[in-house]
Amino acid sequence: VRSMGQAENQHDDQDVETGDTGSPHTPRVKDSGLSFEGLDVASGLLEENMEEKEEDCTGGYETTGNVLGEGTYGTVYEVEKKIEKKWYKRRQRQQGFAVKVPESDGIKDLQKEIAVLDEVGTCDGVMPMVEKSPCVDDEKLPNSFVTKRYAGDLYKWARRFKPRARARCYRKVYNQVVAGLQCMWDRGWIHNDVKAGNIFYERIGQDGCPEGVVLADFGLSRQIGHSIRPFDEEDYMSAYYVVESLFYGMEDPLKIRKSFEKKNGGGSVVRAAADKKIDLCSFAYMIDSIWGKAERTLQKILGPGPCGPMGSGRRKLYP
Ligand SMILES: Nc1ncnc2c1ncn2[C@@H]1O[C@H](COP(=O)(O)OP(=O)(O)OP(=O)(O)O)[C@@H](O)[C@H]1O
Repeated sequence: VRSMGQAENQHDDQDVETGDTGSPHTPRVKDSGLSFEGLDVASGLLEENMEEKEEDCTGGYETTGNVLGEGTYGTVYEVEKKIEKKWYKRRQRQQGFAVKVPESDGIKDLQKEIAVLDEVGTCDGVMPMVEKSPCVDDEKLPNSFVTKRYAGDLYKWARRFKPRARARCYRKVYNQVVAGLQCMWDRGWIHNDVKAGNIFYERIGQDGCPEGVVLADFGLSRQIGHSIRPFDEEDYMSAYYVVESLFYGMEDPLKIRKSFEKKNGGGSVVRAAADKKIDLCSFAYMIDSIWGKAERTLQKILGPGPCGPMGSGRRKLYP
């Protein structure tokens, strides 16, 4: 499986043949040129498919053969947008798109992500939803969506560049992330999983800094004010960074292990409301780990109270 870093290299080196591995990873994409004439059993099915194709599946996208990544929900494929220009005789394609396709047990996750992107996908600084339920290789893909193809994420970027090079980009990256977060908050959502690996960029600019920086991965996003469950694995264990003061009645919920949850009858002991402080804390922590600095602006809004990654022996970012 190609990671984004590899996709970026290919992008830099335009002449490299990218379809070399064929497309074993495109099981949903059928060759529409197949003859079904011998298959009487399936003829009813075929008619249905063709009708659907005519109604819903003209134009759309084509896979390039590149797999951009895999998540717990399914797979991200690189695609190109088909542009039919009749007078042009040749079919043109627009590069730079990606489609996120769920496995059967990831459908709910992607439906959730689509619902969030319906509301925040037009924000600057947020990964856009270019199209939902798109046609890819002439097949309608429900519960999937098309977005831009990104060159990399900040986690890989930070590991590739030396501290000095990173430092030069700090303000530029910071501003882009803040724009994305601010817009999400304004529309009533917190991201809830802010970390370097969930922040993508389109390209490296001439100054060596990431450009087109966006928040991605909205699987844990919550509406502001909605209750979140501190002991729930989905809401809590995978979010990594939590502002302690949000968990009322607890001294330090981060020291509590899963066994505690079992002993004490489940995850509904303490509830907290989703608050943008969760994003601020995560972002502040991310800045600390990439740039080694405390951002005063964030510190001020966060106010007193520790903020840091979970687990025993957690480091407190702000005392
Ligand atoms: N639009 C895109 N352009 C390029 N690569 C992408 C794109 N979307 C996802 N990827 C790649 O696919 C991987 C998985 O995608 P995503 O982060 O959405 O899923 P995830 O289940 O949250 O994965 P992870 O566990 O890595 O956070 C990413 O780490 C990235 O490498």
